[in-house]
Amino acid sequence: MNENNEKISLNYIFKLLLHNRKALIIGQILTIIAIMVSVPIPLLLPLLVDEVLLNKPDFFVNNIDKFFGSGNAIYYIVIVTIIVLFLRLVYFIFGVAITKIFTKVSKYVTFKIRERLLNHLEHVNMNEYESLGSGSISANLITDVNTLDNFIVSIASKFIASILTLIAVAIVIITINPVLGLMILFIQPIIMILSKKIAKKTGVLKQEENKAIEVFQNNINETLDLFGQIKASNKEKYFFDDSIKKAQNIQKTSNEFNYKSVAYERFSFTIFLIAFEIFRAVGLILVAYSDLSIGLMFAMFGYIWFIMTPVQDILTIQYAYASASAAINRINKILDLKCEKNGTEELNKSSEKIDISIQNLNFSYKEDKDTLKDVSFDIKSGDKVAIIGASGSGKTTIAHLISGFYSKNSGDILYNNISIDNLSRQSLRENIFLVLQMPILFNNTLKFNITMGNENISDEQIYKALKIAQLYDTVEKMSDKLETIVGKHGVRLSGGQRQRLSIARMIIANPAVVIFDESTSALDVHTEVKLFNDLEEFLKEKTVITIAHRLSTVKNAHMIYVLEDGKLVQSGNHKELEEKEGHYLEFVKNQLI
Ligand SMILES: Nc1ncnc2c1ncn2[C@@H]1O[C@H](COP(=O)(O)OP(=O)(O)OP(=O)(O)O)[C@@H](O)[C@H]1O
Repeated sequence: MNENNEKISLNYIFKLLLHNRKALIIGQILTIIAIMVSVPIPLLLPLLVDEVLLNKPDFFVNNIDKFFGSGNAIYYIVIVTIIVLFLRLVYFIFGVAITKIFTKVSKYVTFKIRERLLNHLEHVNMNEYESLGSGSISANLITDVNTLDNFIVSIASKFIASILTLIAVAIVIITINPVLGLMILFIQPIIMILSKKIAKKTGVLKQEENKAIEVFQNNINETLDLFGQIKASNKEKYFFDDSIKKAQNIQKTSNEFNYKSVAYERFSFTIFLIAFEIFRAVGLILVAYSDLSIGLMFAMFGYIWFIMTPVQDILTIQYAYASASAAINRINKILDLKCEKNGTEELNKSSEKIDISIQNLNFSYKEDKDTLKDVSFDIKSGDKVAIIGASGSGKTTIAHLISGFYSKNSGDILYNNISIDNLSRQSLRENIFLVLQMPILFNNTLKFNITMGNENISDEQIYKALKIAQLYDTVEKMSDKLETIVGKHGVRLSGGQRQRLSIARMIIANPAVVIFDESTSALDVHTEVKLFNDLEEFLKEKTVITIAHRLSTVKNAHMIYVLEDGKLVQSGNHKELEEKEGHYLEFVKNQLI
């Protein structure tokens, strides 16, 4: 199987099922045995009506007499009851074994599908990822894969079993009485299709209820997540009134679903009972006017109940198939997301000398708007450069492109003359570290967030990094020190602490190129100056790209690049740029004001 290109399809699922060929065959053999054990059950006790109660000894009484000796009515009834109970017990044991086998197979298939999606997601490029968004991707991975799981269980365990059961029952009841047998076999499924159609109406109502719940859930999640901000902007009433409206919608849709679903269910059951009464009447007529015995008539009634399950299962598979097809389409949207280019060439980390050359770089997040337009500049190894420009001019975008998060539209970025397209992502990320303005942390310990789970890093190294990042005293004061849990997204830390933690993470990663994207914006000037002083030695040999709004942060850069509306409009050092009319001078003047 070509794991790289093949989309999820019924064929793909089938191939995965075949990985467990042996289990499937054993499962189907056990299913056939279970059917053979269960099909005679409705026949056994009713036959005693004829043979024992109506005194017409036949197969059972004759054989019991032959093997165990004769007795009274209780004697025969007890023996046949024991046989029935035994058969039911065997059927139960086989049922458990079959469920175990097929569940294992289907869980294997769903795991493989999830694994395939996750393996793909791992390499998806950022622009593509953002086109779907985390909400819909997680829904695909959880709900849609579960829908497939239901379908796979049904198809693997119930489809063949139901068809075989129906064939076996059809043979038995047509043999007993062709007229009543055929009547049951035709009318019963029609009734069940009818009730399924009614159930579908309930399904629509259920979907409306689910939608209302989902809308409420998203709304309340956001309201609670932004609780502080809502209070700060004095908008509690607006947001909570909105949530109440959404809760009211749940009340309305739930009410509709609950009472109508019960009504529809009772209606379907009534139709079934009506048909059952008609079968009973026909059965009585056949007993009166044909050779159908009373016992066999009871057996036929038993089979009416008996075939409900397989008919129902076949109809359910039909609906499960419709849901599974829709789920497959949605899941394939993940596989449609393009992967980032991953070349094979490596940068030599030990050399720690990386020249970067940005050549005629063009990039757009959306097709209709160019975010970077023909940007070119070179950064030599060890250079300290700054990028400035108005908000939205494209500074962060360049940082993301240099770090390989997004894929360029055209132009090139060369690292030691290797094009980004030919460079392995791992090598790129090992060498280039982007320190973000708003680092989002894992809800784990400080230590985990600094080392990113690398257990080879000693506490001593971490404390050293924390000292440079001006975070040592803060961590020392925490009761759990490095084991302190930072909360979801790092909420238990201040913005400045999160930024410094991200810098400590960078120090531990020890890359050749560091990009600071407003990475110290939340720090007071005093701490920022101290931080950069302490970082000086660490950054000495490294290439440093700083994106900042503060003059003090960019002033000492060897080279300053000024961006405006995605274009590079000025470049030079502070002294050169300060003497020219232009954006940089404006920037300096604004800072002075
Ligand atoms: N993920 C994204 N999807 C779509 N558009 C984006 C995305 N990120 C940024 N943009 C748009 O791209 C343009 C450049 O944004 P960018 O973040 O690079 O600017 P910036 O110069 O870093 O701004 P700031 O100084 O405010 O951080 C903006 O118009 C922004 O709206």
